[in-house]
Amino acid sequence: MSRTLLRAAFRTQVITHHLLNSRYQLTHNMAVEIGKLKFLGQEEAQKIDEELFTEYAFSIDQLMELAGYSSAVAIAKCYPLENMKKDNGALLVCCGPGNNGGDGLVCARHLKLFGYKPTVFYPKVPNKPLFQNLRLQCERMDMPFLSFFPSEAHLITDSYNLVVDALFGFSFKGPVRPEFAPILETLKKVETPICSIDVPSGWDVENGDPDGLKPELLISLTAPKLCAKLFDGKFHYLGGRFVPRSLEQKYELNLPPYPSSDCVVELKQPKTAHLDNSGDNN
Ligand SMILES: NC(=O)C1=CN([C@@H]2O[C@H](COP(=O)(O)OP(=O)(O)OC[C@H]3O[C@@H](n4cnc5c(N)ncnc54)[C@H](O)[C@@H]3O)[C@@H](O)[C@H]2O)[C@@H](O)CC1
Ligand SMILES: [K+]
Repeated sequence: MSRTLLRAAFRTQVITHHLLNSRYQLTHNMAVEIGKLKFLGQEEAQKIDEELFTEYAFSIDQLMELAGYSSAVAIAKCYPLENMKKDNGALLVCCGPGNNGGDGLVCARHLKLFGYKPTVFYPKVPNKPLFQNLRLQCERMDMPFLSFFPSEAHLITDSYNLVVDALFGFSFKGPVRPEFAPILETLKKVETPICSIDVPSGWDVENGDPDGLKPELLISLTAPKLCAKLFDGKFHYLGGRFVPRSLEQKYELNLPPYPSSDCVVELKQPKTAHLDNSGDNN
């Protein structure tokens, strides 16, 4: 092919690519009302998760890193280190046996890098390199691990400024099994604020739990789950800024625009909430 033809072919490609990218940005930057945001049922959340791995070729490590990082950033925005009174930023990060627990370990690592002092409780480590490595990373960063969970809630209240709840996420099916039941019972009595990653642990993913944990901060990942309509804590953030536009459109997620290059966005919920599956938040 002649040089002139090559040049023309290259320019045509560049123009097409610019068009593609700008179309993406235009739609992505349009303000979306929070009221239109889709709240996901359990099955839909799992389907989207699956599609991210199969159709979009992400690895679990990648998404977990972004999910855990978003959670740490939201925590740092809501609970600045300089306002923490107990032991210069002592936190307790409770990690469960699934990917929600993995998000917790990543979150703990980033919080440590931000200057907080996380202690990790990780009672059931899956026999998979991903989780073993995440645990090792925390250990190598001199993070202490609790060897048992106290049944007296005041011991936790007195020692930590914040509890990060990364026990269960969107795959939880109640009732909670006996090995984790006492942990949740104690957490319900703790008076320090609780920050739940993706789903308040122990809540039914769609119907919540009126007698369950009452987190002050909820960080929904990808999109909020149906139970988040019943969340009435102080702060609700959306994180996990990794959803490709086509996937967002397919599931009509109506995600709000993230400010600038931020990895989280605060969601302001209407005060009155009821449950339905329509994605309409009114
Ligand atoms: N697509 C996304 O949005 C992403 C989601 N991630 C995280 O992954 C989470 C979902 O992870 P998983 O599917 O591994 O599941 P979960 O971490 O929600 O929980 C599964 C684990 O909990 C146990 N479990 C379930 N019900 C129980 C009960 N009643 N009593 C005691 N144990 C119970 C299961 O045996 C399993 O070990 C999300 O909530 C989110 O935190 C991120 O890691 C990556 C990206
Ligand atoms: K959780």
